[in-house]
Amino acid sequence: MIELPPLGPRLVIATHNAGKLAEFRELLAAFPVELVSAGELGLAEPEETGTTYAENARIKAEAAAIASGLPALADDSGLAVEALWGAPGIFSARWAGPDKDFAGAMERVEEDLQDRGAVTPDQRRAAFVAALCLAWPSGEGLDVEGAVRGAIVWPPRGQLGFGYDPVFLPEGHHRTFGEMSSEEKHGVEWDWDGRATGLSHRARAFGELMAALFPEGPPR
Ligand SMILES: O=P(O)(O)OP(=O)(O)OP(=O)(O)OC[C@H]1O[C@@H](n2cnc3c(O)ncnc32)[C@H](O)[C@@H]1O
Ligand SMILES: [Mg+2]
Repeated sequence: MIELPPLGPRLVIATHNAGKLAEFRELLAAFPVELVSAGELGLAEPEETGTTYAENARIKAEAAAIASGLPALADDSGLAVEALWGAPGIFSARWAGPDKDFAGAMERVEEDLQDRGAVTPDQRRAAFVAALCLAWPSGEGLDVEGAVRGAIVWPPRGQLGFGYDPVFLPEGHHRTFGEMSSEEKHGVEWDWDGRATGLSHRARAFGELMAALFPEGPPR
């Protein structure tokens, strides 16, 4: 059993991405913690100098925990396309550029797939990956990861979600993340083991985090 400091009463969501923040607000809705975002606290965005999702999540969570004196939860995530050797991967946000042009970033993914002659769903396999880090000002931290497999579709489908959601079709589903309600994309359910489960990479990583924090099941 790991002994960890408490999660609340206030928890910083260490992201400047409004889409992620909305998902974390929903994922954490049942928990007795007050959520504040890095943006609301006016925290600077640290440079993501890591070479893995986990390293970048740790950089963001520790920076926010130290700056705020509160526990902080960060997410580093991305879309890994198999035929593109895992690109855009940890560079998923950077492919959209400073103007956050995700229509352009999705086009770049499609052009690169076309260049490789990837046309069948099998040749267009991809995964969304999320690493979460929960860091406390004391220096303690907890790292987890989640992923969901799927395929890239073209043209983009749906207006929901954010980022690359409209081109990602999760395995076993017929609608893209851009066509799914938030409950369907990242809603978490508790299974009979008291373990959180979900569809999206973020929901799955969150389930791992909850299992690590609350091995006896969700707090009531
Ligand atoms: O670093 P923070 O402030 O959290 O915000 P960010 O947008 O820069 O986030 P990342 O550095 O983790 O970059 C991940 C990018 O991958 C994309 N991405 C991650 N999760 C996604 C999801 O659930 N749906 C669609 N796109 C996603 C999205 O475009 C993100 O900008
Ligand atoms: Mg970022």
